[in-house]
Amino acid sequence: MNRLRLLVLNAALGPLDYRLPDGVDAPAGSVVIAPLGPRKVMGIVWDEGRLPGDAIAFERLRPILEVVPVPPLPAPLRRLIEWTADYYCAPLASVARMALASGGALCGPATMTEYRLTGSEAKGRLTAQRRTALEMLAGQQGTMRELAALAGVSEGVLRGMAGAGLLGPVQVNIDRPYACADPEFHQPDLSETQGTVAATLTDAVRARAFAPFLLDGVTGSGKTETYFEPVAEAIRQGRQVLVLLPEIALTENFLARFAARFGAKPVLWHSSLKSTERRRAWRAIADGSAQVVVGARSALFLPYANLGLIVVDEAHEISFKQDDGVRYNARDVAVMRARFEAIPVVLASATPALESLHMAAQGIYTKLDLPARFGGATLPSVQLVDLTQEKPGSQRWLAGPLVEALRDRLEKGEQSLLFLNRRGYAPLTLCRNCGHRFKCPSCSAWLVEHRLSARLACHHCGFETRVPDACPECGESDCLVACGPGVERIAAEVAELFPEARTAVATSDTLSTPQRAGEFIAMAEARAIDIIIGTQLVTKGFHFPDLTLVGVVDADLGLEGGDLRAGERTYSQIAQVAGRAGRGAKPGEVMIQTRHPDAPVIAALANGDRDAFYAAETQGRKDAGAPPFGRWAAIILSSEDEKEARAAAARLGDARPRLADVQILGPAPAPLALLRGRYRYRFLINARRSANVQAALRDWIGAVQFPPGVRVGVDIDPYSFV
Ligand SMILES: Nc1ncnc2c1ncn2[C@@H]1O[C@H](COP(=O)(O)OP(=O)(O)OP(=O)(O)O)[C@@H](O)[C@H]1O
Ligand SMILES: [Zn+2]
Repeated sequence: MNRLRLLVLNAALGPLDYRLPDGVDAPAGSVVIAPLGPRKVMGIVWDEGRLPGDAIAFERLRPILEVVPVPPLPAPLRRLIEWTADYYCAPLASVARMALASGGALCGPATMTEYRLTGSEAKGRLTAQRRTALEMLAGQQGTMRELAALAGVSEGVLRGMAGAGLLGPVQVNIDRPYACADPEFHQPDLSETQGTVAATLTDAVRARAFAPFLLDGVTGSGKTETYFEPVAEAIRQGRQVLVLLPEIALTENFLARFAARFGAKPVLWHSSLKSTERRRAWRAIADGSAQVVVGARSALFLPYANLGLIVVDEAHEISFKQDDGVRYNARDVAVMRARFEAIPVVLASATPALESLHMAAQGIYTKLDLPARFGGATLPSVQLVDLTQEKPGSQRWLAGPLVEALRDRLEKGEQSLLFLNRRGYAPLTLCRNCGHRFKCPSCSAWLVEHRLSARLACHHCGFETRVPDACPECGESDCLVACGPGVERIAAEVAELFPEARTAVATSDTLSTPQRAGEFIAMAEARAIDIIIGTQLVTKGFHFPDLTLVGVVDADLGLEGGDLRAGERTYSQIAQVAGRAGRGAKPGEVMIQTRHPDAPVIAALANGDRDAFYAAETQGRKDAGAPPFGRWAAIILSSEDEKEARAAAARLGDARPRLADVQILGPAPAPLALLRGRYRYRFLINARRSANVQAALRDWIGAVQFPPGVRVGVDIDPYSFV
């Protein structure tokens, strides 16, 4: 049949029917360009009968214009797109767009023109802009657009410089192949337990069937070395591997280890790739030549030609949950992709999510354990510092015992790590004179002082302003007070206590690019840092053998606000950061400062009693009908107009369905009632496991008309309750 139904990449349009011109081949999955009125749209040829809609008479169909020269999206990916859209109540087009995440890969030539300085002398006087460009572009090569961004001048200025012979073109083959990973490059000596686990996973790769694994290994047990074995097996079999990492800061670390094992770097995929790198990676993934792809969650939807294994490292990380656009959980979608691809998937963690443990307990996931650290290293000892007894003193946050322990490490020449999950210097600034508090103009949030950049910043929308000299409310000068600590303030306290110590602040502000993260790791490994002060960024994956002390500045911080996963998040964060201590020959010590030493989470951490924590947490979730025993969902309505948002929420509230197995709470103003200039109202939905929440939500929301200014977001299995 020469009739095609397209999934059009425009969320506002439904599927559309077209005619296939004679002599053109466009099997399901093909990416095509089709006419739409006077315009053109891109679409994906979908399997017959899987997209809703009535057939239009054949004579009225318009022919598609062209087939984009890329491999058709494979069937398992098409099934994944359908599943994701259905499960997360997202438009199919929005999910499909993630698969085609490189515009460049779909069009344009395989070579491109980049520019660099020719080194020839300028004739006559240089304009200021040209002079800047000459300075900024030394040693750089890129497209006009990239160079313009680098130099901070317009493309027009650069084109003028090319005309004057100052910049010259270079032809680059964008799609040059990646270096080959060699599965036998450097085989490690695995411990006996590692060997057994690796063998199970390697067998699963050979079996080529869906098999989900939970690799539950204590911090420092060598999970990475262990799962590299099934990675090697997949490479031997000529199949592709996807390794998902939660944070781009982790990748440098990971890349070095990967290269040591396989003799080449893997293919990277994350949001800060240049468009040419993105194109190159996309095409290599689609033609099967990218052997191992290491990426952030968005790598999950790429069109792998021949996937053989998926690994989700640090699978407990909440950053796998995407909280805008298509709100999906990459950990869960990874398992679904493995199912559609009929391949094994490994979720690796030292502190698995309760949901994952529950799946293992039910026998749905196979649990593989690495109960001991590699190479005889022991797990660190944990000590609580009760802040109600050991008071740090006014405007101080480090209590006596922790200060003494830091001093001791400095004297011994060992490293310490202080953990506080708060960026910046102080979370709140107020005026001593009139009480004015600095708030974000577009969010209901305080502005956080950042001394390193001398700014007040909103951590929700990115708004920034200079720290003023006087209070904008009462005009008084020298009256602003910083309240509470962030990592920068702890760093200041450390500098005062130990002026000779070499310190480094490690946050997403300071380690914002892979390069900077790489430099930090190199410094820490070279022992050029005595005390690291960091946010949750340092809880993950780092391995510094001489680090023997971890201090948790405020263990109670994450328990405030009390959302569904506060306990679990606190437990895993502190257990992970504690796991950075004593990974080498010397044993590690962890000091946890708290005002609530008896809180179950804190007590479990102190006693190293993970099982007790999970048992208590499981009971709590059961009682609350929370996941994995019940289901949660959220609806967020937002508008730039407060009244409009409130009215829309009320209207949706009036239309709520009455269902026996679904309880609907709200509407209520969201805890973050104003975010990025939009007023927000929310509903929380709690349902029995058996309930079809998605269908209920779709029917409910579908029955209500909203004004164009109102956005309706659905969050299935929400992580964020703000
Ligand atoms: N079989 C092995 N041979 C040599 N080195 C190993 C082996 N297994 C683990 N290691 C080393 O032990 C250290 C800890 O391993 P790794 O970082 O993989 O642990 P992990 O389980 O991922 O820990 P975490 O969960 O804390 O990140 C690393 O430096 C790693 O290179
Ligand atoms: Zn803001």
